[in-house]
Amino acid sequence: MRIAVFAGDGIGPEVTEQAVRVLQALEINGLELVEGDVGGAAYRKHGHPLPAQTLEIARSADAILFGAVGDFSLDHLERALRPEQAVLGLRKELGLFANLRPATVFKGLEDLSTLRPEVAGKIDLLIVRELNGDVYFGEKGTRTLEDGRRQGWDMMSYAEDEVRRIAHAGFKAAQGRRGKLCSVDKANVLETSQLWRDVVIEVSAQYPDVQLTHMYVDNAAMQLVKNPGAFDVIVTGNLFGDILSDQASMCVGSIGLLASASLAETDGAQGAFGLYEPIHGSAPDIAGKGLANPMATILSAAMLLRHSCGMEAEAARIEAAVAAALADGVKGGDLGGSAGTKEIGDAVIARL
Ligand SMILES: NC(=O)C1=CN([C@@H]2O[C@H](COP(=O)(O)OP(=O)(O)OC[C@H]3O[C@@H](n4cnc5c(N)ncnc54)[C@H](O)[C@@H]3O)[C@@H](O)[C@H]2O)C=CC1
Ligand SMILES: CC(C)CC(=O)C(=O)O
Ligand SMILES: [Mg+2]
Repeated sequence: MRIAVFAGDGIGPEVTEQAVRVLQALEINGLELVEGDVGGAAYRKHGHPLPAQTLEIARSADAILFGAVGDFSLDHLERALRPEQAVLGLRKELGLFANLRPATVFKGLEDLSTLRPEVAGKIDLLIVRELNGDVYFGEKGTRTLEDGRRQGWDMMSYAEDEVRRIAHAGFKAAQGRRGKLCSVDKANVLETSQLWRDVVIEVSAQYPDVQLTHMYVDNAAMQLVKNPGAFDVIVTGNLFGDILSDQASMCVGSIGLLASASLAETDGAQGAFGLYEPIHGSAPDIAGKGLANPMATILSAAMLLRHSCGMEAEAARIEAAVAAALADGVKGGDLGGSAGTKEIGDAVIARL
């Protein structure tokens, strides 16, 4: 297995280092790690956030472990050269349309959630976020109107085949869980969302064993705080999924805990190519200080072993070690504790 490791910017290298140490501690035979430059770091070195040689490494790998990209000091660059284009480009170029973002509360963290412990304790949900379309990839621009006002626009759109494939991913995920799928949209206002809803309903005919509901995104944001235990699988578009998953992270205690898998196929086949990354960004406010919680990246490495390597036992070992470290009170500043990035990595490795 050839794993590409793209650490990126800010806390990206710090958290990725710990996830790599965890992978190495498992002593898996034939696991080869190949590093590549992405984001602001790549722009500074090669003049592009996703250089051709990095894309080449990605294409030749069986899976990608990704840290984070983003560097506010490069915000003046034209959009195509900004660090974030590395992750957007990899998702698009590699056809990684299905982003799985599980949010489950760890035992002992119920009182660290922004929710009441009895509410937080019930959270066990999966956000299935579409990753190749929506307003992120539509035509965009800025212009000056005749009256001198500047205007910016970003085109939101989904084609029916794009909705169909993510709907299938959502239904299949629900079949493997509690059999409930909530499709989140804004069909009361957006044409894109009405098409989304129509297609999800059409696809639902093939999954009579899954209970399908629909919810507007504003209500979903509210229900995620009021009654998150009612959700099993949420399927939604790129923008809504981005926002709701950051929100879900605080419902289980911290953004430093949420892992993700981005897949090009979701038929449940093991050994599928994928990109695995924490849901957070480069966190410039704490970068370089050894304060970042690496658990989200370590848990992403577990998802990598599960989905791309078919190593369920090793994935479960990592998840159990993270859970044990948390149960033993190993907490970073994001969880009100004082453990540093390496200390958390050490604690997980000690419990593998
Ligand atoms: N996939 C990616 O590479 C992503 C990149 N970004 C980029 O990251 C940069 C920073 O964006 P922000 O909006 O500040 O979001 P962010 O997720 O980087 O940080 C938000 C807040 O959460 C904290 N935080 C994040 N991860 C943490 C961790 N592991 N441990 C402890 N605290 C953590 C940060 O310190 C900050 O206060 C931007 O350039 C943005 O575009 C943002 C999200 C995803
Ligand atoms: C560059 C952004 C679209 C990344 C992000 O916020 C995410 O995927 O959660
Ligand atoms: Mg995000």
